[in-house]
Amino acid sequence: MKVTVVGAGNVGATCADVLATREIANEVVLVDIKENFAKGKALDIWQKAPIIGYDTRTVGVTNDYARTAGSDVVVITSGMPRKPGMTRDDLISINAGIVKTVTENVLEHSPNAIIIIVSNPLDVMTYQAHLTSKLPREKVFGMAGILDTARYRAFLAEALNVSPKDIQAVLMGGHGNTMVPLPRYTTVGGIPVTELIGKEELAAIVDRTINGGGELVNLIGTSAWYAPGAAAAQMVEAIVRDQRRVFPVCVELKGEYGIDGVYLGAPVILGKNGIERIIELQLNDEEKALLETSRGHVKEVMDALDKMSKEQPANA
Ligand SMILES: NC(=O)C1=CN([C@@H]2O[C@H](COP(=O)(O)OP(=O)(O)OC[C@H]3O[C@@H](n4cnc5c(N)ncnc54)[C@H](O)[C@@H]3O)[C@@H](O)[C@H]2O)C=CC1
Ligand SMILES: O=C([O-])CC(=O)C(=O)O
Repeated sequence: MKVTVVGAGNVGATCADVLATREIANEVVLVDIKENFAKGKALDIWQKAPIIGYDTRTVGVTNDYARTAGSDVVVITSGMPRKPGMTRDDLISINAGIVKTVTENVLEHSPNAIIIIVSNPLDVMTYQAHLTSKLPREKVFGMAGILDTARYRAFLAEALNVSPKDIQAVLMGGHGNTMVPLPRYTTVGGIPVTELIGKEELAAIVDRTINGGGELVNLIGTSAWYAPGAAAAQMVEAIVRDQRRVFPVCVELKGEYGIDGVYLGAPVILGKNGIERIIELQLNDEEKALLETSRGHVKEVMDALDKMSKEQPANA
């Protein structure tokens, strides 16, 4: 299996490192526009192989997409991260052009690849990759839900003093302040979380999860990478090993949840064909209302992208 990761910055290099360390692919090609940057990162990861003990070959190139030819899965992390004071949506104009160009280059050499978008604003960059690639929704989707649920699970594990491995959760909606955590679908070793934690403490954890990306931006000065890189690698693993894992993934909804033509996080089964199935939860009225708010927000930003593309066809 061959996997390409575009963008050798914080998230991309971490993703490549997890893919190699866990031998998720035979070969990982790291691409960056910055001269020699990906080459250096890939070489460093390869030099770790004898120490940790793995066989995955990592190779880095400067914008040489011919070297990515025949990739089974491509992860796109290229683009600007936000700084304190910015929202993810503030990145739309710079990252839309990058995601468009990169998607074109990737497809020219790997027409059958499954594409996972990481660049922000996530839901709308996934839409951009779809507009550019014309790939069906099963083959172009975005990473956010695994990260957002991981934050939620980590906070809960800390509060309950239990292993994070035993916390199962799903959340929906856009990757931003309108995301929809679902305490009703959160369990701790099979026990509903509401039996183990008070309402107020749970509400505070939900709130911290919603603002989880911003918390790290304020602490670090740029956005997170360890958990995001690992989350993208986990999606790759589910695909290349045909694991049929159940994950929240950003996907175009086409009638599911009564929503049409909007990219939102929803639980899916991820396997060798990409999205194998979208799971429809029986949301209650309160959850439906939160999802509708999220849909409205993401649709507004998608419309902004469409408008921008008309005004600056380079982003079309
Ligand atoms: N979906 C999610 O949950 C998350 C998304 N992100 C997003 O991922 C993106 C990357 O974040 P970081 O890795 O922290 O940023 P970074 O600045 O460390 O790395 C981005 C890399 O992209 C490269 N790049 C820019 N234009 C390119 C092009 N046309 N072709 C190839 N490479 C290009 C840059 O040279 C840089 O090395 C950001 O947009 C960030 O907001 C970050 C964390 C989580
Ligand atoms: O917060 C950001 O800008 C990066 C991101 O999407 C996250 O870490 O959730």
